[in-house]
Formats: sequence, C-alpha cells, structure tokens
Amino acid sequence: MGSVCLLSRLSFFLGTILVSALLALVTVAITLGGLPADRWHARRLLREHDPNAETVLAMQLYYASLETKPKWLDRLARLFRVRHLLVEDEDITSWVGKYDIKNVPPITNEDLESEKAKMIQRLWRGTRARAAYQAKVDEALEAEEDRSKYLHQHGLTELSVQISRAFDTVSLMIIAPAYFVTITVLLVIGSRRMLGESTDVFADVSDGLLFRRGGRGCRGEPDQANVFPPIPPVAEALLRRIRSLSTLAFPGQPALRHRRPLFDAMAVNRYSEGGYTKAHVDLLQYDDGIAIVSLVAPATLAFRMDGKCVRVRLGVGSLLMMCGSARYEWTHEVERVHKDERVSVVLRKLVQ
Ligand SMILES: O=C(O)CCC(=O)C(=O)O
Ligand SMILES: [Fe+2]
Repeated sequence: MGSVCLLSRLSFFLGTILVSALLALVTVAITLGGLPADRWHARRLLREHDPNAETVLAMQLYYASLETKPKWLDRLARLFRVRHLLVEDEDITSWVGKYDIKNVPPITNEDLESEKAKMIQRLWRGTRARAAYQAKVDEALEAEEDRSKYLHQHGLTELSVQISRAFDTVSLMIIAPAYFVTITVLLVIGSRRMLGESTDVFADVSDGLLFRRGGRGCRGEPDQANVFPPIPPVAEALLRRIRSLSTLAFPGQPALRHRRPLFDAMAVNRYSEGGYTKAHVDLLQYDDGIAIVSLVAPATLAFRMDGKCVRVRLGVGSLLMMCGSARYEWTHEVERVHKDERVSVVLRKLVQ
C-alpha cells in the first residue's frame, strides 16, 4: 500500500517535471526558433571560424520566414521589370553627379555623347587648320614668282610639298574617317560595357531608385541601384523590421546599434542567373554596420581572410548583419546565383 502511494507520488512528481520541461522547451523554441513566422533569429557565424574572437566582432545571420511577401517587395519586383530609359533626363545626371559616389562613376550617355562630340570637334578643327595652312602655302606659291626661292626660304622642297599634299589628302579621305569610326566604335563599346546593352541607365525616379546595369563593366556583376539619403519610402517597411531587431543587432557595438539613422544609404542588387560579385570589402565611404537582405532566391556569400573561408547560405528573407572585422577585414563575395533572379538589398550608413 505504502509503496503504491510512493510510486504514484513519484510518477506525479516526474510527470510535472516533464510537462514543465516540455513547456519551457516550447517557449524557448518559440522565442529563439523563429516561430511564429516573421520572427528573426540570429546565428553568429565567424566566431567559431576565427580563433581570435577579439577580431571577430560580428557577423550575424538572421532568418525570417517571409511567407507573406511584404508589399514593398512586390513594388520592387515591378520596378525591375519596368525599366524606364532616362538617358536624356537632366535630373538623373544631376542626381548622379550630386553624390559623387566612387563606385558609381558619374557617367551618363550624355557625357559620352559630349565626349564624342568634343573628339570630333578636335579632329575637325585639326583637319581644318591643316587645310587652312595648305591653302596659305598654295596662295603664297601662286603669288610668288620665284617658286624655288620661296620654297628655299621656307625650308621646303617640291617633294616635301607634294608629300604634305598627299598626306593631307590621305588624312582627309582615309585617316579622318577611320579615326572617326574607331572612336565611335570604341565609345559605343565602352558605353555598352559601362552602362549596359540597350537600356543604359534605368530608374523609377518616383521611388528614388537609379539602376545601373552591371558593375564596372563586368558581365556577371548585378544591376545595381544606389539610393542615398533619404532612403525611399519603398524600403520603409524593411527598415522598420530591421530597426525592430536593434536590441540584437551588432553585438558588442551599442554605438552602432543606437545610431540615428541606423542606415541612410541603400543599394539594391539584381542578379540574373550566373551573376556574382567579386571578393571585396565595402567602400570606406560607408560606416561600420552593414545589413544585407536576400530576396527572391537564395545565394551563398563567401567570406575570406588569411586563407580562411566561411561560406554563408543566404536564404530568401535572410538578413545578414556585419560589423567590425567581418566588415573591414574579411572580404565577401556572392557566388554564382543558380536561379533566374536574385535580389539583395544592402543597407549602409554613409560616413559623415
Ligand atoms: O548581394 C549581396 O548579397 C551582397 C552584395 C554586396 O556585397 C554589395 O553590394 O556590396
Ligand atoms: Fe559588399
């Protein structure tokens, strides 16, 4: 009797502990495990790869299951499809010029056109100057009775005059057109390489996004839109979501976490299949504390330093935040993308 009572008490006790433990586990899972949808959870990445934890301030990866696509993403996606050709738009030129950003060379089709025009003018002036000089020589030769005396006075010979004439004719008929064609071809190829195939600079100005096709003439590089302060309303929702993480973001760097604004520059990268970026450290015009949001398709970002490599799978809707050595000492590169399209949004803060 006594032993049965003891047994039932023990089982009740154990049962209570089990249920409490289960409840605690579920709570922890919900808090940390990204449930319900839309809750971010973080994983620190570099610390385990770098024995010198001091230098590894932070590279964090957050996941959010973006089951319901935020509206702004739809708008963004539409934006990529509608590419307005705004080559002749004055606003765009001043807009690019205004921010003198190093990785966006302020070159528009207009610049290239005026460069071409200048070269043609120079060529034309040169040809005209030579023709005028020739005319003067001819005139003088005609006026001068003693032709050989004139030639002698000017250090010329019959042969040199003939050669000079022949040269001018050749130059006018062959060299000038060839020069013109070469310059034009070079400029056309150059502008294509710099600005893309048929659409050169494309943008939706209402959203403040200016897209530049490809990066630095490199085929695989993504199309990029750079937006400088203020970040356009299209990304407000995203910014709010990231700000809501501010208690977690950038561990060990409260100054970054509390800075206002958290970010004021945004880059939107659009990769086609096979697109990639070369290993780089982001430009120093941007402050520490950078966020990368991956959308539409996943990608792998490889971080490298001193022969070490950390490959990070960036799922759709993931947010990678980097600061300290992850931002300054490790290079990062996006490996070739295997889907039709991947979009990333990079948020940064310009150095004051
Ligand atoms: O597309 C990405 O995930 C990263 C892009 C990047 O590194 C950059 O724009 O600096
Ligand atoms: Fe980068």
